[in-house]
Amino acid sequence: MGNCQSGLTPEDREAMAVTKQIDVQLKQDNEVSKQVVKLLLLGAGDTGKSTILKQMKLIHGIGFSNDERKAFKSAIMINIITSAKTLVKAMCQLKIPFGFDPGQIHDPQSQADNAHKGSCAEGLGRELGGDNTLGVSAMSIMAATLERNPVALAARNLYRKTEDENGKDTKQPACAKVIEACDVTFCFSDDITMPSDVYAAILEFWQDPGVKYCYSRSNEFQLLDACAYYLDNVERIARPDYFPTDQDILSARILTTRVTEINFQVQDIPFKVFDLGGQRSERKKWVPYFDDVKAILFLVAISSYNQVCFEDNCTNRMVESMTLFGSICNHAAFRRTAMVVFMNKIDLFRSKLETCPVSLYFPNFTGLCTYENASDFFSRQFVLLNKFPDKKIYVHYTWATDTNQITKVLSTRQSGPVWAVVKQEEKLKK
Ligand SMILES: Nc1nc2c(ncn2[C@@H]2O[C@H](COP(=O)(O)OP(=O)(O)OP(=O)(O)O)[C@@H](O)[C@H]2O)c(=O)[nH]1
Ligand SMILES: [Mg+2]
Repeated sequence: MGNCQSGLTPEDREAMAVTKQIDVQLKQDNEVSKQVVKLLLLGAGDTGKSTILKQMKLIHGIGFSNDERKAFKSAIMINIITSAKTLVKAMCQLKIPFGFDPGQIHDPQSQADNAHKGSCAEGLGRELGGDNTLGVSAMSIMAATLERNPVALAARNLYRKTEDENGKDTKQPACAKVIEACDVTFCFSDDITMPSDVYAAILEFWQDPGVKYCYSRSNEFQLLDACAYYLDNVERIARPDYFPTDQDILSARILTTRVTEINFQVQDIPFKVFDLGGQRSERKKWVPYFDDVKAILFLVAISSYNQVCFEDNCTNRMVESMTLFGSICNHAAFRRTAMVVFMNKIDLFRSKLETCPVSLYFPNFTGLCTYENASDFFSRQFVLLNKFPDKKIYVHYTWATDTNQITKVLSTRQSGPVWAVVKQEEKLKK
């Protein structure tokens, strides 16, 4: 060896010194990258993963560039038009007449009795026959609503009086027709301003009591959660000089199809966060990201207990989340990974509980349907899925579009992913 070394030219010696230096650097980089917390945002589609990533960008000073805000402007316009069009269609599918005001139905039971009740479940299937925009379970949710809700039956009875032979409301106002005919290409133009007739139509449409009632039954069809926020703010958003605020951006629904990565530091701990698409077709892209994961932030939309999946219009969204969590939590690659569950959309959950009892969808929930009981019930269902006895699941109740609440959960050392990672590291050292 020594002989070999002595036979080296000065260039060889220099090359060896450089190689050694690179090795040292690589080793150091490796040490640093071991300390970086790689965190994956996982969960089913529409549960709020990208919203949490947006909050992380806001909270850790990354924010949004002007180009990003412009891209969100386009997405927000599409969200508004899509929401309005969905509601126009749902008025027809659920058979709710325009102008219908549930508060004006004095004796809903007798109104309902006048409707031929027998037609509910099977009749509904017949009426919807051939319309595959509604799946079997979406239909059964509709049928169940009609069975137990005399107001829904009364609306349907009134609608029948305004129907033509094609089953369409003959009293459909002009604003609904403008929305139906609206072409979304303006959302992709350079100046992206909502046409004035569309704006006026949406404003009038959203004030209709029948439309508001239809919105209250949005678990029976696929509607964006941001619908009410955007339609309430349409006057501001339709102005020619409109530029999206942080809150507008947090409310935007853009289905994730490309992985996004951000880096930031919380109290000396460097984080590298990946946001992955949660819809079924996107989940095949997850596996390549499974190496060296220190923490998983698993998002569940707790408000989705009475909704079906967008992908098949059939599977209950909460059941879908549980199945997915079971496979992630018990995956061999995540044996030692800190696991944090965000039970998200608590704002929507709270208001839903007032009208939609959990036991209708989860008969094994038998307690009083309060926020505390119901949220505790769902958390337990998730924690019980964990098959690793030495692994703790950290559960938080979140409202991802509320920056104050998320700041508290994400930035406090004694909570959120930071806490879970610290505790997991302590356990591994033992
Ligand atoms: N009201 C309310 N809306 C929320 C909350 N969290 C998310 N949203 C909204 O729910 C919609 C879906 O959120 P995303 O963050 O895009 O969902 P995602 O999990 O990234 O969905 P995929 O990309 O399809 O996997 C958006 O319109 C959000 O603004 C919440 O806590 N409350
Ligand atoms: Mg997303």
